Amino acid sequence: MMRTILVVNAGSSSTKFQLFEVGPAAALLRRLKGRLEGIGTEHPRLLAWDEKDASLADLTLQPDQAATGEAAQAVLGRWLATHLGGPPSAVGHRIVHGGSEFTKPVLIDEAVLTRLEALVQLAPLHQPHNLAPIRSIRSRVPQLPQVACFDTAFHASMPELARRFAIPESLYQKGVRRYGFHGLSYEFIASRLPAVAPEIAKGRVIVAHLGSGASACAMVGGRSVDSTMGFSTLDGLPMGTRPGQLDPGVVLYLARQGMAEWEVEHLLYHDSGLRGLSGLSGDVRDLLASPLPAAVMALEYFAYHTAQAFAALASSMGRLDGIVFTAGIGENAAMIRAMICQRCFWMGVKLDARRNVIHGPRISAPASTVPVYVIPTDEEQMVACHTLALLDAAGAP
Ligand SMILES: Nc1ncnc2c1ncn2[C@@H]1O[C@H](COP(=O)(O)OP(=O)(O)O)[C@@H](O)[C@H]1O
Ligand SMILES: CC(=O)OP(=O)(O)O
Ligand SMILES: [Mg+2]
Repeated sequence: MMRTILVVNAGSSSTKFQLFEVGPAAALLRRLKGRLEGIGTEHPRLLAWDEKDASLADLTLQPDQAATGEAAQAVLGRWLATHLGGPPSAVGHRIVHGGSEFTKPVLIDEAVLTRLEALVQLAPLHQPHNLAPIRSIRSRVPQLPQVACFDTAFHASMPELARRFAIPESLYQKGVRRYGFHGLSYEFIASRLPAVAPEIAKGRVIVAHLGSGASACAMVGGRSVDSTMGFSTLDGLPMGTRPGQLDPGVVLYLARQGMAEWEVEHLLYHDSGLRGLSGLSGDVRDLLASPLPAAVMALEYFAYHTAQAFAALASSMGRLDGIVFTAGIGENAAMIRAMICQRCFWMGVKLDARRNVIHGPRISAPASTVPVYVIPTDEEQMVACHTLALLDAAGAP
């Protein structure tokens, strides 16, 4: 019997999905791929492609059809029900937060789900959207195996100094520590390095996952030793709608000014970052197309802080052997890559403008002492890979 794995990756501005058939020798053959993007914006779209990259759907949705993650997932659920050609053998999910407890993929049961629900507060923009489809699938097809794969798991290798905040030990013991996210993406990139960038695969590399949510990882020999994201998905680099690193005094000030907790949360997760700075949009495509000074400033801010973070991560590793750009902005926005790399010139980074425009894969000039690459990420494939391995280890049919 043909085995298939459906993967659901609910991000902050989009829900991505892929269907894989399990071929001979456990090969994962992609049969379908798509995304519902622009969640919470004026222009939500549902896009899907078949195994030969021929378009299966390009639907413009009404803003209220994808005003929230739940609304978007209802639309997506209906679309998938008519296009999957029957139920899959298993579903793999990208789950943003595994806390201190989940450092490996896990088969989901009621107890696991309850423990994951307890982590919602740590990732309010993601975790509820990650868990909602699991609940909904469980209620309709309870016997269907579902596997949770964690964004935090890849960073379990971070040394203690990188894991801690300078706050009392008792809080660290309670799990108030730096976790790091986008781990499935970093794990996928680590798996691609030997083929795409063999000269840096074993070295000290910064991988920059620049999407709606953005972070960078210091990777030594394919293992995470530090990341810009911390306890929640708010920390580190500026993002589409999140501020990145922010003086906690600002939060105290806002609370003292009378802002309710939910208002502060909304400000930090939805109205800050590029959207807050530009007053226009959290989407880099909109900002690149805008002549407004605030849009230009927002992009400058993004490049300034990303380059600053690269310097900090290089210092965590003691040397820099390579840089890899990935995710929506990292893979597609040549101009932003150029702005960041220009600020890293002093570290020996020199781009080849022509290669950068065609998105590489290698985009550094021969004279660059630090090779720079663009490598497309595939979180869904990583999830499918873990899901299959876990099912096979459990002896599932
Ligand atoms: N062609 C492009 N040019 C510039 N930026 C792009 C392009 N395509 C996507 N992006 C940026 O990538 C972001 C989405 O990245 P993605 O990794 O898909 O995010 P997420 O998984 O968090 O939804 C968009 O908000 C947009 O800013
Ligand atoms: C962790 C995170 O911010 O995820 P995303 O980039 O998908 O929003
Ligand atoms: Mg993402």
